[in-house]
Amino acid sequence: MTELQAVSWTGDALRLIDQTLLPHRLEHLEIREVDALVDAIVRLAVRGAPALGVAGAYGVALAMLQAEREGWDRARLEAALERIRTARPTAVNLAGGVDRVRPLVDAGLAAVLEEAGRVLEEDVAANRAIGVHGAQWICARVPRRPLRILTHCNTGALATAGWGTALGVVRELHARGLVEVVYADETRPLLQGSRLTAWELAHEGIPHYVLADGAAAGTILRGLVDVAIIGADRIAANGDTANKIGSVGVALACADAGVPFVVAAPWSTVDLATATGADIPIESRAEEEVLCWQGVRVAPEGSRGLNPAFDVTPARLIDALVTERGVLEPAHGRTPARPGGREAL
Ligand SMILES: CSC[C@H]1O[C@H](OP(=O)(O)O)[C@H](O)[C@@H]1O
Repeated sequence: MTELQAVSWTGDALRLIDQTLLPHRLEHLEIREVDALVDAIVRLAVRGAPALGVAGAYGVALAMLQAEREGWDRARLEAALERIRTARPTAVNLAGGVDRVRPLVDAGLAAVLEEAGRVLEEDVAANRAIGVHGAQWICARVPRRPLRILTHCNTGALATAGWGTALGVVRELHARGLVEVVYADETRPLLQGSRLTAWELAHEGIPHYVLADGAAAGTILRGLVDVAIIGADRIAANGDTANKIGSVGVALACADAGVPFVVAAPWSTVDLATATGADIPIESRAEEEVLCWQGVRVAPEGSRGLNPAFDVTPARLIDALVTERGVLEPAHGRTPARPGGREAL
């Protein structure tokens, strides 16, 4: 499969794959205005922590061009940047991408674009390294060959600048001929798994099943899974990890079954300023996403919808945190903030 580019810069616009249309339609958005970028982020046309980081970085250039076209003063430009960085609260990469590039505004557009390009290139390189580190850790810890892997949500090229994080590890293992099957949780309510991960796996020729989120624990406890690997949206200093809703259920089943539970994410998703998972802001989304199906209400009138977009897996349930710098083992006390953890990476 030609490498997907979820986010790219055309010279004067942000080019996004509109992920709400996949898997049936592959179409792109060309975005030149802050309102349209915020809308694309909120409705998950662009999504995935690293991809959001790249979108946030190039969003600074987009806002600068709009400010020039429309004669904004600096205060209006700064307010626009704040709207981009806060469009979704949980993935630390979004704000991180804006904050990394924002200080270059006074240096001009070329400097902003150069730094945003580095954000993109660094993420692709990080994902490739994550793939290698993750494959090596799994091969050293899991004796069975080939491997049966469960994953949750979408962590592939669509969620990043390219290759993928958890799905990048799967691709690396597949390239080595070590994957028997991938179990891809559908990931309700927005179905990133059945729509996006399945689409990427199919294009890569990787055998897979889509399963209901509620089937993950039973599949693990039945002994059908050798390792579970997921991505992350924010990793706290103690290793607690926020990821798509449903992740902690997978981790609990893995702990009970003695199946390794692996988190794969670039270091840009580690937030040492957030001490523990209790401090991670969890996005709450519209209740209609759980009450309706394809715009038609399923639950009876009067029912309310509870729709947190993420949950937090405590470090004690995480066997390996794979970044481009190497592998930490939070369940064994090796976390991003521990001196040993930092030295280890
Ligand atoms: C490679 S990180 C992808 C990460 O982001 C997803 O959330 P969303 O689809 O809401 O952007 C999910 O948590 C994935 O693990």
